[in-house]
Amino acid sequence: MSTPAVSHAEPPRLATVQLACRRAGRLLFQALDLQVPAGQVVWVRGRNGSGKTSLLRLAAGLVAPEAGQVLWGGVPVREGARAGARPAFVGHAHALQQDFTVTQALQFLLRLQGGPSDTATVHGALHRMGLQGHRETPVRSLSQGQRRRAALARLAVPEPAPLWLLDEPYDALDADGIERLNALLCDQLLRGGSVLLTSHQAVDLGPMRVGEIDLDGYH
Ligand SMILES: Nc1ncnc2c1ncn2[C@@H]1O[C@H](COP(=O)(O)OP(=O)(O)OP(=O)(O)O)[C@@H](O)[C@H]1O
Repeated sequence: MSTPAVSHAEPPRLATVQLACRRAGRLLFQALDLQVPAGQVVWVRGRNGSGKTSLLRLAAGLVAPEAGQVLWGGVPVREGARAGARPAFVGHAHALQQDFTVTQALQFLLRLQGGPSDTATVHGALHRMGLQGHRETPVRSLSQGQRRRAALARLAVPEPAPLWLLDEPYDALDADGIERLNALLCDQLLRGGSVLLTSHQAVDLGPMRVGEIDLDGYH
């Protein structure tokens, strides 16, 4: 097992405290205490409808919890957002503009993210995801797996966000795409970054330890 050099004195990048989520009148999970420290990936598992996507949206500060709290680096999400500490959130429905080319769509997302979005950065990220032959392809003409790669390319930049929230990132990826995503995840861990991700398949990062939480245990 490889353990990145991180300070354990710092608060976890992401924590939930007694978190509860209700959707359409149904309590999906409750009393969820979760921590994602620097240099760790945590895999959220659970049956269909258990609330994995809902948990990621709560963790991203996109919706309010039924009860409990979400903390980014030890501070409540609203405070963290004001201080500019937004995580990178790659939702299941990717946020790529259909009418843009792949280069334009990624550039747009990187600008929103607030990091570098110059052409060299964009082309480098697309190359990392194996999309160098699709720079000028309109997003609407991509296959599902290619769209997934393009959505994930926003993480393949020199200084990505320290916290990634990824909803079903393996969805539609072939073996090569899975390998490229796993390489991104390993790089993130080695630089002391943190990841919370959902997946219906086991997450295997070789010697890197992957934490796990099963939402089915929090009804
Ligand atoms: N916008 C919404 N309005 C009402 N109910 C919703 C909404 N979004 C999700 N739900 C409900 O919340 C429950 C959990 O959905 P969620 O997408 O979080 O589950 P999941 O664990 O990610 O599922 P899957 O494994 O199928 O992707 C489901 O019963 C779903 O119908």
